Amino acid sequence: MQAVIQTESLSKNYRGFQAVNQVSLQVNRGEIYGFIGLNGAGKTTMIRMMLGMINPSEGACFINGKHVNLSNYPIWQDVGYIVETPYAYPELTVKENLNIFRRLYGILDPQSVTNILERLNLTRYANKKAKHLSLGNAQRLGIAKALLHHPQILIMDEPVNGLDPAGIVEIRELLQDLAHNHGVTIFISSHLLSEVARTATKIGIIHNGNLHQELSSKELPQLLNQRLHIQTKNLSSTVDLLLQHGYDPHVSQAGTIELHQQKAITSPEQVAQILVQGGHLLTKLSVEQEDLESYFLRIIQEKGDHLHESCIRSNSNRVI
Ligand SMILES: Nc1ncnc2c1ncn2[C@@H]1O[C@H](COP(=O)(O)OP(=O)(O)OP(=O)(O)O)[C@@H](O)[C@H]1O
Repeated sequence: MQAVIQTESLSKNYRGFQAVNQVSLQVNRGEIYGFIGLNGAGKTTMIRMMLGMINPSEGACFINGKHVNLSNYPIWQDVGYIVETPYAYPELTVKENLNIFRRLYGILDPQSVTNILERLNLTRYANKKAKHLSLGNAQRLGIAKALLHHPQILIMDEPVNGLDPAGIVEIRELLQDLAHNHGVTIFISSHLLSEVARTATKIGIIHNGNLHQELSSKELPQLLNQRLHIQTKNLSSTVDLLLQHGYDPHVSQAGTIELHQQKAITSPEQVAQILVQGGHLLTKLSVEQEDLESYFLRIIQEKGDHLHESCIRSNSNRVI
């Protein structure tokens, strides 16, 4: 089966700085490929190369087997895209913006604009100037523009940026419907790791320009570590008691005791028994799976790569 999107050793070097390094990946029909990475990892650069907006220093991208470059015009008829800040004419209304793109796509029926306004919950903003939209609604306008011509391929940089939680769920369901029920192939980049874990069928992790790891959403649960989380009223004596019984307690900055050993995860009731018999009042005892964000930070740290301090700080409740 021919991949719908394929990159071969795609690289971008900005005057000696390697923003993207030899990234080869493929996305098949109906897949949602979630491309995740920290700020500055190389996501937008990769997407710009995939869309032919910038030339790669090395390598190539193919869409439906056709080499991507700006002159290969027919490719773009089947591609919807959104890159960083949603593109709009600020002085025109939402409806006028969409009508411009409708004509550019050669769509004759004006009803298509009404339909996409409804689908993206933008009908009440139809006559509002684009420059007066909130960030979330500007993002919706960008998505509406990308979907207007019913493309079979969507390439989207941070599509849920600026949306509120309800909007994120709405767009997730929309993308899943397009992929699963209409065979649309979707490539989305995001730094919202948990959101990607919920939406994507395949995940690629980019770090410092390198494709660090690829995994299917089915593989992910097996790779995520489990921990027994314990909260008690008397932290230090609980830790001592657990040490006496051969456990390896780690205390998080949030004051939760975590046990990583298999025996604690498979038999939490034995831990509970030890603590209760030792006179310790438990306020929480639960086996929890690390989320994609913690997994991501763990594998990068295991590889010994440097992480930006603010990134570690922002996840400090998960770093033990
Ligand atoms: N035109 C450019 N000239 C020089 N360096 C650039 C240029 N564009 C991007 N870079 C650098 O390349 C690296 C990757 O940037 P890119 O925008 O692709 O990251 P990103 O993963 O999309 O980050 P974010 O999530 O913050 O948008 C960054 O270090 C950035 O500073």
